[in-house]
Amino acid sequence: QTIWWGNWLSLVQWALALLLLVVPVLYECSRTFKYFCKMAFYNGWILMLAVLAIPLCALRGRSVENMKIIRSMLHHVKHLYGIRIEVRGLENFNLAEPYVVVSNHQSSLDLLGMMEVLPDRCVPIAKKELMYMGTVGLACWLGGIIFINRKKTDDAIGVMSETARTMLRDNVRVWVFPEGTRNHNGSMLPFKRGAFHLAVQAQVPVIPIVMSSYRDFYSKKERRFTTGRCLIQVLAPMPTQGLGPEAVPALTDRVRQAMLDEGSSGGDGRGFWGREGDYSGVAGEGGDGGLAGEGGDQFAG
Ligand SMILES: CCCCCCCCCCCCCCC(=O)SCCNC(=O)CCNC(=O)[C@H](O)C(C)(C)COP(=O)(O)OP(=O)(O)OC[C@H]1O[C@@H](n2cnc3c(N)ncnc32)[C@H](O)[C@@H]1OP(=O)(O)O
Ligand SMILES: CCCCCCCC/C=C\CCCCCCCC(=O)OC[C@@H](O)COP(=O)(O)O
Repeated sequence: QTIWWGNWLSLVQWALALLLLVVPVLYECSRTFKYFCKMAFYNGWILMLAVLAIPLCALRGRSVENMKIIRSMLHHVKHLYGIRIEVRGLENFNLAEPYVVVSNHQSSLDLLGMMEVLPDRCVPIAKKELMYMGTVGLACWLGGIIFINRKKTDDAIGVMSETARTMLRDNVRVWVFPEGTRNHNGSMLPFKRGAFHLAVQAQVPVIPIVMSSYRDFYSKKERRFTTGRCLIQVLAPMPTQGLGPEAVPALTDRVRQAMLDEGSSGGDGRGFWGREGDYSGVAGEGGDGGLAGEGGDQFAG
C-alpha cells in the first residue's frame, strides 16, 4: 500500500515538474499557445472579479450605480495585458441630460476600452446570452445591464422602447454596439437601427465613439495577442430633438459616416482601422515590439 502510494506521489511530482517546464517554453515559443493562455486568463480573471463584485453590488440590488463598482474592478485589466489606452474627447460626455453612446465592436476586449470611458449612470445593451455566463451574467444583471433577445425582434424592440422611458425617468445613459455583433475585420459593419430609434424616442443626443483597430496587438484569426496601444475618440453629440421615426435611417447613416470619417482620417491623421496585413495603424509603434512592456505587461509581450 505504502509503496503504491509513494510511486503515485512521485509520478504526480514528475508530471507537475514536466508541466512547469513545458508550459513556459510553449508560452514563449508558440504564438497560438500564448494567445489561448491570455484569452483563457482574460475570461477566467473576469469571472473571478465578478465573484468579488457580486456581493458588493448585491448590497444595492440591481442598479445602474453598480456599474461604478464593475468599472473600477475592471480598470486594471489593461495593465495586466500591457494595453495602453489613450482617450480623446471625453469632454463630449459632459451633458446633464441622458444620451445614447454608440461604439464600434471588435471583440470582448472592448470591455477594456468601455470601462476606460464609461460615463456614470451608463449601461450597455447586451445580448441576453451574456446573462447565462456564470458569475459575469449575475454581475451584469446587478449592474443594470439591459438584455435583449436578438432572436426575437419584437421582444428586442419592446425592451428598447421601455429603455427610452427608463432613460428619461431615471436619468440613465445607454451604450449600444450598433453593429450588433463583433467585427474583427477593421472598419465597421452596417449599423442596426435600434440605438437610433432609442435616441429619437427619448429625444436625447447620440454620442459616437471610435475605438482604434486592435490589429497591432490582437488578432483572433491569427491567434496573436501581444501588447499595444488603443486610441479612443469620443465624438461630439449629435442632437435628435424634433426628429421623428422617419428620420432614423438618415440619422443612422449620419452617425456611421461621422465614425467612418473619424476612423479613416482621425488618430493623428493615420486612421483608426489600419490596413489588412499592416499592424501599424494608429496604434502603430510596431506590432510586437512597439509599446511592449510600457504598460507593465504581466505576460511579457
Ligand atoms: C467585475 C466583472 C463584471 C463583468 C461585467 C462585464 C460587463 C460586460 C458588459 C458588456 C456588454 C457588451 C455587450 C455587447 C453585445 O451584446 S452586442 C449585441 C447586442 N446588441 C445589439 O444587438 C444592439 C444593436 N442591435 C439593434 O439595435 C437591433 O436593431 C435590435 C433592436 C436588436 C433588433 O435587431 P434585429 O432583430 O436584427 O432587427 P433589425 O435591426 O433588422 O430591425 C428590424 C426593424 O425594426 C426597426 N427597429 C429597431 N429598433 C427599433 C425600435 N427601438 N423602435 C422601432 N423600430 C425599431 C428597425 O429599424 C428595422 O426596421 P427597418 O428595416 O428600419 O424598417
Ligand atoms: C457557467 C457558465 C460559464 C461561462 C463562462 C464564460 C466565460 C466568459 C467570461 C468572461 C467574459 C467577459 C467578457 C464579457 C463581455 C463580452 C461582450 C461581448 O463581446 O459580447 C459579444 C456580443 O457583443 C456580440 O456577440 P456575437 O459577436 O454576436 O457573438
